[in-house]
Amino acid sequence: MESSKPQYHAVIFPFMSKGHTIPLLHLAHLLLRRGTAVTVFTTPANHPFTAKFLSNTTASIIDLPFPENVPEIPSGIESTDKLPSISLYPQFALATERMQPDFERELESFPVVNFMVFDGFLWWAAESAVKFGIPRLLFYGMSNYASGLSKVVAESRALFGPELDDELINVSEFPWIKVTRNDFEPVFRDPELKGPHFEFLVKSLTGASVSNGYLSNSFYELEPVFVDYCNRSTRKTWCVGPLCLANTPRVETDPQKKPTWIQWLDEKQKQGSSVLYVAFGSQAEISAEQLKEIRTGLEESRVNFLWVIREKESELGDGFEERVKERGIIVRDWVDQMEILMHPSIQGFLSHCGWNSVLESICAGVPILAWPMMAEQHLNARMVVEEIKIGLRVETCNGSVRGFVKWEGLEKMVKELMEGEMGKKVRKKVNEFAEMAKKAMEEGTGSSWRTLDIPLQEFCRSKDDVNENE
Ligand SMILES: O=c1ccn([C@@H]2O[C@H](COP(=O)(O)OP(=O)(O)O[C@H]3O[C@H](CO)[C@@H](O)[C@H](O)[C@H]3O)[C@@H](O)[C@H]2O)c(=O)[nH]1
Repeated sequence: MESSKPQYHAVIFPFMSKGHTIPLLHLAHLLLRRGTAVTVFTTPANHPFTAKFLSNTTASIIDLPFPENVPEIPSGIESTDKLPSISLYPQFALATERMQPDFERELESFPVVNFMVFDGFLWWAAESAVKFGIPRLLFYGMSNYASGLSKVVAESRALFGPELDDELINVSEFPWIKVTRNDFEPVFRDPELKGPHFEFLVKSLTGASVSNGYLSNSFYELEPVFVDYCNRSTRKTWCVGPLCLANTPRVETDPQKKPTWIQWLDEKQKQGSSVLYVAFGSQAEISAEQLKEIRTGLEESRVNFLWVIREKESELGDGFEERVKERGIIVRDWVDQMEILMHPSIQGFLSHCGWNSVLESICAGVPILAWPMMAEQHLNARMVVEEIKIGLRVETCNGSVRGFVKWEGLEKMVKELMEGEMGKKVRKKVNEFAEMAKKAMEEGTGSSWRTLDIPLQEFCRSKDDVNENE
């Protein structure tokens, strides 16, 4: 429930990508419950999604026009999941800078903004906040493990040492961890230091340098060593998550109103069957060849599965859906992923390890079969499998973390996760973290709840002090 008289005003500016927007909209809910008025910035095409997420709240939403005539980006595309190719991500992100004049006009019109929470990919929003004297909290939406490791290897230039991309590299600060060059996006290991991806990386770092601290979608108990490292080595890092627990998950009791896939899961539950959930986030690109292997791997594993696929991957062909219909369902809609993961029949998650998916799986107590694809997902997969041990990893055919996955490697690990001894171990472990996650978010007492008090008090109180002294 929201507090009746908001005393403070926060501006939230999420990046136009579902994996970045969703956690910040959860944060909006949390801030509203704590008596802070919230204004969320978005763009016209992202408005409906944002408005739906914030329905029944007092949050204000302001749409800024998305830049037009961006080279290679078709008009009307305002979210990364709609890009014709994910390789256009840096161009898309760089183009957002053109929204700055409109953003500043809006900032000017506010009587007061106590603080702004901005996505690290919108560095220019932080520069605007500096101009207006608004305190700025940076939100990166990644784990402290991934941020910490990236910082250590970048600073030690560790990725330029080995000859081979799959050679194991020591991470100086964390001697028990080994990574490979392939765990990082090419931009981190490219000696050329140029191109849109590099430009985007450098610009996004400027946002970090002018921020007053980081808000992290994590909880201290999950990765204390890495949170401590980030706190020591960069700016103040406040763990305020998992943000997916900001609201009590919705449970629909009227069977008629449930989506067909939840009804299907209910049936499986009645039969006492477990189900593997398969989804690779909002933007992973999977080749037709690779899709075919997933299809065969799932079919051969004989496990029940619910597979959410994106429009571009829609054609599975070859009578597959008909053949597996007793134990497999393919969903082509936008789903409430948390609702699926929380369903009692879901006992495993074949995931690309986007950070939101990892957190949602932890909160639901569902172990992960990690299949990272891009961005920082390879580091998340290492964390899941080697550090917190809540999951297993698919086998690639050449042993490289970026290697092709043949159906046999998938089938074997799917069975291990759902039925094997290793699966049992990681299931036990993830349930321990699920309990910790719930405790962290408990109102008034949880570590994340209390941590959010710190920046709130710092920025809201200092504004009051300024006003009193005027
Ligand atoms: O049908 C769908 C599809 C997705 N989701 C949600 O969309 C979000 C997806 O986020 P995530 O799992 O993190 O995947 P990506 O969309 O791939 O996220 C991007 O952003 C993340 C956060 O920065 C990074 O960790 C990833 O590497 C990057 O690809 C999650 O909350 C899902 O629950 C749904 O609710 N329904």
